[in-house]
Parts: sequence; C-alpha cells; structure tokens
Amino acid sequence: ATWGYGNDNGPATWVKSFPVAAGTRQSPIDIVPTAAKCDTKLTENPLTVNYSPEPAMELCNPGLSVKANIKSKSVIKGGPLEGEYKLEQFHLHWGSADKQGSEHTLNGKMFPAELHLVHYNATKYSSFGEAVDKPDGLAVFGIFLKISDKPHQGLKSLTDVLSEVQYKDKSINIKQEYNPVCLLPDNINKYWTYLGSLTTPPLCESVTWIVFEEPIEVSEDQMKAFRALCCGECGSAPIVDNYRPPLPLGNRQLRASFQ
Ligand SMILES: NS(O)(O)c1ccc(OCc2cn(-c3ccccc3)nn2)cc1
Ligand SMILES: [Zn+2]
Repeated sequence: ATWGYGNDNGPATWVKSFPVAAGTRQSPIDIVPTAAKCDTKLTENPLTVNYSPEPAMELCNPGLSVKANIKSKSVIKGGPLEGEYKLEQFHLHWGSADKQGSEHTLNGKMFPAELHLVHYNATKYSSFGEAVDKPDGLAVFGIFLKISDKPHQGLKSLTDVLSEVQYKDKSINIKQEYNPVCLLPDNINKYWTYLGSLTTPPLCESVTWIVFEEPIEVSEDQMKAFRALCCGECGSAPIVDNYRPPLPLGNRQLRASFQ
C-alpha cells in the first residue's frame, strides 16, 4: 500500500513503513513566534538568493502534489546555512477549503496552502539523491499562501496551465523563461528556522527549514486550479488536503531572524 493522505494511508499510518516518523526532528511544526529565539547571527550573515531563469521549466503531476523540476543553477546561502544550497524543485500543499492546507501553522492557524522550494547542499553533496538523507543535506523554503482578490502573477504562469497536468504522471514544459525568484515574498529577511525533516515519506531528518513570515497572496481562482488536479487518471479523486499536521518541536530551538 503506498502512502497518501487518506484514512487508510495517511500521516498517522506512515510510521509503519517509515519509523523515523516518530523521530525527534520531524516536520512540520506549529510556529509560535513568542517561543522563537531572535538570533543576531542570522542577520549578521543575511540569507542570499541567486536564482536564474529556467528556459523550459518542467511542471509535473506526481499524483500527490504539483511539482516543478529545476535544471538551471539557482542557489542560496547565508542565514542558518553553511555552504551553498542548489534549488532542485518546488511544489505545494493545499486544502479542500481555505481554512486548511498549509503544513506549518502559525500560532495554531493554518493557511490555505504552503509552497516549498527544495534545495540540496551542493557544497558537500553531488546530487539531491545523495543529500536527501544527510542531516545537513537539504534546505527548504516554506512560504505561506493567503487569499487576496488579485492573482499572484508569478504563480499565474503555473495555475494557467494546471489543466494540462490534471492527471497523474502528466508533465509539460513552461516555455517562457521562468525565474522562481518571482515566487518569494518581498521581504525574505524575516523568517523562522529550525532543524526538521521531509514532510512526506521517506521523512528524512535532513532539512534546515526556513519559513518566511510574509505570505504570498493568491486568488480564490488560483486555489480552485490547484484543487482541480487529480490523484490519478480521469475521474480520480482531486488532490486536496495533501498536508501533514504539525509534530512536536520537542527539544529543538526555533530561531527567528527578526525581533
Ligand atoms: N514536503 S517537503 O518539502 O518537506 C519534501 C521535499 C522533497 C521530498 O523528496 C522526496 C524524495 C525524493 N527522494 C529521492 C531519493 C533518492 C534519489 C532521488 C530522490 N527521496 N525522497 C519530499 C518532501
Ligand atoms: Zn512539501
């Protein structure tokens, strides 16, 4: 039985095949800003993003999300990171309704969706596959999505073509030069960071999480476009509520880059 988000194969069942699900650095978590420690080391060494345009970005439907695979050299460094991390892919998690969908929560509040930009430690490892299970292997940007009456222009290049990857294993190329930098919030200097894991199997405890305080704003129509994606072929269930609920922070330190 493959893992998913249903009653029989959802997050509560994953520990059977992936015992690390019961580990001490699992993600997501509930972010409680008052419990975060403001760390000036994070601001002394600002997070820097050097993303490049993707000539022909591949967008695919792997069945439980929608994912864009990155080929060009887009890298980040600084903040909590040692070395340079290279963008591998980005994808999203969303709800069946606006009241839920994000994986990280803010003071217990869920956002309608959360965007993940997945990077691997290119200074130490030669590929994502090599880095995926190393404690300093990955860095993932978590960006909250909130509803506004205007569509998000950067996401529009994707949401306008989601119908072409409606079914599992469909993929298309986004023709025009797409620079993923358009997906970041305006202010990337305000974030929380902690040591965590992949939020889906294999749940490797290999992620330095960087969750931005500023959400990006999307329209209700763009949310509807995500909710129209299907888990399988024509007639299969829509991809919705593909989020793992928060896990205990435990003994981990949540750090903030701002007061
Ligand atoms: N939701 S999340 O951003 O935390 C997130 C991010 C990346 C994920 O990768 C799944 C994956 C890929 N591979 C892999 C292994 C060997 C070679 C190639 C790929 N292993 N796990 C899962 C969740
Ligand atoms: Zn994710």
